[in-house]
Amino acid sequence: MHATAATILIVDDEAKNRKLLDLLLRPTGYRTEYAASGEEALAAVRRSAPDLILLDVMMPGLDGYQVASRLKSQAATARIPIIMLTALTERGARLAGLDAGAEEFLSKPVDRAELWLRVRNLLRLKAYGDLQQHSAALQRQVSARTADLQRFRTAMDATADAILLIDRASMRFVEVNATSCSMLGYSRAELLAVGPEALGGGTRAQYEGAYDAMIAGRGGAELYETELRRKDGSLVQVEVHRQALRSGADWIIVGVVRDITERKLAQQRLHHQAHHDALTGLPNRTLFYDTLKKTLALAGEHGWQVAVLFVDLDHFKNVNDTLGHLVGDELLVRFSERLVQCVRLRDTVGRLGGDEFALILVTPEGQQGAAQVANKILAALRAPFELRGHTVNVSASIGITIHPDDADTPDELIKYADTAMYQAKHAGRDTYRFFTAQMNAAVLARLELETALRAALENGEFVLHYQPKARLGDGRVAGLEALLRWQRPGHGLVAPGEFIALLEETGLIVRVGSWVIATACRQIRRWLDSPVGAVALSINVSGRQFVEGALDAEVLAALVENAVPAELLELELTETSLMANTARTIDCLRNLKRQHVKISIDDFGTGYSSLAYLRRFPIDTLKIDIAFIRDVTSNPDAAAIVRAIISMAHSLNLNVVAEGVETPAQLSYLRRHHCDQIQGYYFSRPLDAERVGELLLQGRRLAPPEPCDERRQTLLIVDDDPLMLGMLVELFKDDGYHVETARSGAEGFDALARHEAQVILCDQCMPTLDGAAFLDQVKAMYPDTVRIVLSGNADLASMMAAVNSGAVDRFYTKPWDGALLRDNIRQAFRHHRPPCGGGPGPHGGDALPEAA
Ligand SMILES: Nc1nc2c(ncn2[C@@H]2O[C@@H]3COP(=O)(O)O[C@H]4[C@@H](O)[C@H](n5cnc6c(=O)[nH]c(N)nc65)O[C@@H]4COP(=O)(O)O[C@H]3[C@H]2O)c(=O)[nH]1
Repeated sequence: MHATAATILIVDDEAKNRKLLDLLLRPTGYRTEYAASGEEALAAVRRSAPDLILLDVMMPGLDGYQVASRLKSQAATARIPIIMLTALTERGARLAGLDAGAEEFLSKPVDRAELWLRVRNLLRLKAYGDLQQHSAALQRQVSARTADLQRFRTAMDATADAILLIDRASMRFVEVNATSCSMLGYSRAELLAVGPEALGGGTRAQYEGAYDAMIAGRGGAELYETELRRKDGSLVQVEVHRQALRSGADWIIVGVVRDITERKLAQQRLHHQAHHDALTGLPNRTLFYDTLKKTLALAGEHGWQVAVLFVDLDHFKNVNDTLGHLVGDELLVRFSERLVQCVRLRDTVGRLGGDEFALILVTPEGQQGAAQVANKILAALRAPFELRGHTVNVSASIGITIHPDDADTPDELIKYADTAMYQAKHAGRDTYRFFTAQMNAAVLARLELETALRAALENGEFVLHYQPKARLGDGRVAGLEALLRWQRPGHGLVAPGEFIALLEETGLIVRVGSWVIATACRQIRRWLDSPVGAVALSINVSGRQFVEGALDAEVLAALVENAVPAELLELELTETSLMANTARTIDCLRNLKRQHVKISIDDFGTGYSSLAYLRRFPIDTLKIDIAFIRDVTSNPDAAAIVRAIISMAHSLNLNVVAEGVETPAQLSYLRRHHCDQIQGYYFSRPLDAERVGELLLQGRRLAPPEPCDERRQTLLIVDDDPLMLGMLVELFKDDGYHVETARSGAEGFDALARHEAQVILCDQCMPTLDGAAFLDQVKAMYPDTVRIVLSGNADLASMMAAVNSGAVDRFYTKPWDGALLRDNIRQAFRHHRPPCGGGPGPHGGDALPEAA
């Protein structure tokens, strides 16, 4: 087969020689081809390489040597054996042939047997050489393939993704990389012994179906996320990409699996961050709304009641402002922890922002269940918080709405709960309120009021009224306070109590405040240009004007514009607005003060300012809050506060104004305790500009105090029974006392404020305030008085208690002996130590005579 397949190229320029050689070779079965020259020989070899060449040496053109050397010089033809045919016998010719690369020589004429032998041997040798070459090439191929495979393996093993090859026919893994093993916790051998159903959630049939669909090009090749089960049973989150590849007659499914645990965790973290409050870790507004929406949907299906509680910390801003944001933040965290402890696991607590928290309670008990939780929250706040070395006490105000009674949507439920929370604040804080339809009406009314207020400024509906302040020294008007009024169409004149808070909340107060400053300065100018002359005027300014406007610049500009001397203008600020924005406020006030504008603190006593704190502000005047003045003659605490404020203000060289003085008793009390000025209905209500101008022109002033006769002995008799009162006045008419009478404790206090009584005789049995209780308060306010009670026998026990507490110095049981009573009152006056000195007091002198 080999012999028949071999092709021999005969190269000779002589046709007869070619023929002869062909004839000689024919019996061997070799195929023969011919070339008549060296050039033809080279072309023939190029066309199809022969297995052997018989090459004549002597040829015109390229001779045999040249042909041989060209063929041997090229790799593709170098291995073709060449037998040179030459008539030349000399050695030099042979050597030249060998040099050119010929393997053998045959001398012409050619011997047939020798030709066959040489041809056969050379062909065998070539075949052997070809085989060697072939196997070397094969070897090279195999090592190259092995190296490729090794590289592929290494690359597969080096990838961070797991790569698994599944044979569709056997449904077994046929190749897996190192990552597959580490990701799934199997050895390579273990993995190669199982199929995909060992890792995934599907059955073998399901996988087969999926693979067949992929093979048929019906999808399944897209990226998808799933979980694979590790050998130890744990799950790993993965992203899988699959592809079907043909391998001969079979199909291989290549799965590239990426561990996405980290990515999933990062996604979860991001999701958590987007839905939770960073400070407290509670659900934020978005998640809270979402949860509420889902809860309402479930509630609808099951007929549940859902309560929404809106919880707001009381005075949280004060904590932030005075103790700093770090303490404020910590308070919010601790507070949220207490909130969470007040609810069940299934309830939701969220932070809606700032100090606003909200709860979702699924409660079969409706209102009752919600109230229980609200009470629990309020109780949980009773214990103080220990925050960075500070002990902080806080309370909360809570508003509650119930679904389905109050509303059906999250928006409405939260809005209404917010409204109810504000009601809780108005009710004094530290309490809760359920939402009611009336509250909704109030919210609507508020909206309406806000719209009307916005228009009021544009429509020029605001006016200023002016209330005089009178000096207690000479009774003259010391100045006026400008008070805002709103001439609301259809509503008459509206007092600021009804709209100032809303102006503050909406920020409108800044623009209205500017209007007040401008109007007040214009009015001072008008009075300056009129017979009224110079009038000191104070205006109220809101804290927001300090923060949001350039208050100092604005005030100074208005003064300049109207050519008003700065000392005629005074700004009144509340303690709270001072406390809120200290640095900015101090700057602004100092600026104004440098220009001689006066500064007054309004509603003093209601805030938290300490003496040290006040000294930081350039203040001229303190105005004592109306609430203390209202009770100053009857409530020992209010009286003590008023006296303390007056003495503190004087020690700081500040002027003191008492606000809301309505009665002569209040006036006398304040006068007696050296208050500087009073403002109140007693002297004048706030009046419009024209009427107050008239009052000023008339030179109206306070009546001077009654001259005080220090030696006068005043007896105050208090009895609700006019008959008895008359009898007692009659009894003492000849004893030379100045007798004051009162029909109740309240009247008694008034009388004591107006007149300095040394001895008080009081009936025990009076409605509202009995004698002992009245005298107990009198003792606190006027400790130097001698206090005597007329009582019935039945009151003995309470009388003894009153005597023991020091409220009552003496008591007489009815009916009394008139002469003895007169005698005892006389002695009481003798025992009283007058405030201006002299005479022994009731506790230092002789004991009073025994009671009858
Ligand atoms: N019961 C009683 N009340 C008396 C008596 N004497 C005066 N008043 C009232 O007490 C309030 C004193 O003003 P305020 O403490 O500055 O309290 C003011 C002030 O805080 C605020 N306000 C008034 N006008 C302005 C303003 O132009 N700007 C700002 N920001 N607030 C203003 O509204 C509050 C209330 O103002 P008004 O309703 O005018 O109420 C005035 C006045 O009419 C009295 O003898 N008895």
